[in-house]
Amino acid sequence: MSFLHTQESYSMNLTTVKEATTIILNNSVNFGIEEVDFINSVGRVLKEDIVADRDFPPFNRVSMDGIAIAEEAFNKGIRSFKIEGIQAAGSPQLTLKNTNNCIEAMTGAMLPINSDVVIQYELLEIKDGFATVNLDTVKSFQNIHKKGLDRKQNDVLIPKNTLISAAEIGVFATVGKSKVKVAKQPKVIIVSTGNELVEVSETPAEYQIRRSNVYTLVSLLENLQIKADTAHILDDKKTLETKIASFLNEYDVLLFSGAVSKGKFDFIPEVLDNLDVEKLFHKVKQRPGKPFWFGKKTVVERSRSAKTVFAFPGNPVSTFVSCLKYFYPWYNKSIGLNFENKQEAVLSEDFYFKPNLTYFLQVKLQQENGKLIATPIAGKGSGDLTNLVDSDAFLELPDDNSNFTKGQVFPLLTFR
Ligand SMILES: Nc1nc2c(c(=O)[nH]1)N[C@H]1C(S)=C(S)[C@@H](COP(=O)(O)OP(=O)(O)OC[C@H]3O[C@@H](n4cnc5c(N)ncnc54)[C@H](O)[C@@H]3O)O[C@H]1N2
Ligand code: MOO
Ligand SMILES: [Mg+2]
Repeated sequence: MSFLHTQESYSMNLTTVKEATTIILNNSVNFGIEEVDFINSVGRVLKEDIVADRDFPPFNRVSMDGIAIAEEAFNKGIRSFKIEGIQAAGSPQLTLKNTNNCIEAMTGAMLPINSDVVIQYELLEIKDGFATVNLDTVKSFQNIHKKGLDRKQNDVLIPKNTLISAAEIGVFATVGKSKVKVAKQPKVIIVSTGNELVEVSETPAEYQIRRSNVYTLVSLLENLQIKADTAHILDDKKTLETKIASFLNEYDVLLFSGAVSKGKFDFIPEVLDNLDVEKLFHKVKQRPGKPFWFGKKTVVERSRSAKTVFAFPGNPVSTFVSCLKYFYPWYNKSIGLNFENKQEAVLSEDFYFKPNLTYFLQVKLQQENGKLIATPIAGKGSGDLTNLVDSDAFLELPDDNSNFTKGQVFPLLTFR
């Protein structure tokens, strides 16, 4: 019997990208809710409905500087109105005592009682205490933003599970929400492994390189407002076991980079198994990132939920794309954001990729006639991290085809 596997039979054992995604999304974790100052909530997910504390606008609001009159007086033929007073923004509401007269009224002010039309200064002549207009008609409530026109008191202005942007901050402020409930962030640690890795500030020996993946991951998580801790562990099984055991106690999520493939020092799957972390899959039908390992440890004690482990392959592009493809949606689902990546782009040239794997093709993006065009960026494989600098995104080419043609549209994972 031959022990050589063909490409076909080998890729049969792999979890497909679709299956991997489903498993990951089915294992999202609720991290609970916390309250933060509204001004620090951009990028977080809202966990309460924000309701209108009053009507919007809260009163009939003048929207042009001018005079407030009674429409009835105008319709009677009056064109010259005696000025009774001035209604400023920020002052209590005045009353038009004689409805044949007018009150000067400023933008943002309450509309005076007994008036229902505002005529702007540009259409008036003011002389000797009278405002004179030369108009044939006026419309009821012209230049008045009516009370409750935008929203009514107790209307839901922002539903829960909304991703907070500057637009929401203005609404929190206007309804007086100085604190808001948001999805709590998981405690995350990003761990690199490998004897070949040295710190950024160090000068590597000939056989070493600097530790870069951890910092890429830190930045990718900062995009999600997650502040992750980091650690490095040498390729020693005992040390790995001790340290990872303590990380499993302390953190909700562990992200690894490296040591998940077939090497003599790729200890991560074995160590995780020894620590009772359940493997949900290992090896995905994709390139880069094939040796990706994903699992969880269910915690029974108290109210604590499962610990989730993403062990990304060590090659820098593998780690990068796997974080975008798997960690991002898992996290969005966990915090209750119903976010589906619907971004797509058009392939700018024919592309050939033989293996039976989903291929995450590095591309440069460009807008053309309202369409996003993706041009392949040739690289030297998943170890070539310098190449990412020339790219904007990955185009996801499905595993059931090898010939991809110019003009075809594919899903996109952007990072800029
Ligand atoms: N016999 C086989 N060998 C390999 C296979 C395979 O299927 N059979 N798969 C290859 C693929 S694909 C990948 S991807 C890598 C994955 O390797 P590991 O996850 O085991 O990662 P390491 O062996 O630790 O390192 C791989 C590579 O990446 C560099 N690395 C690791 N961590 C970092 C970091 N934090 N910053 C920068 N660079 C890092 C490391 O130095 C290695 O060069 O396995 C293939 N082999
Ligand atoms: O999956 Mo590996 O990432 O091809 O190099
Ligand atoms: Mg390895």
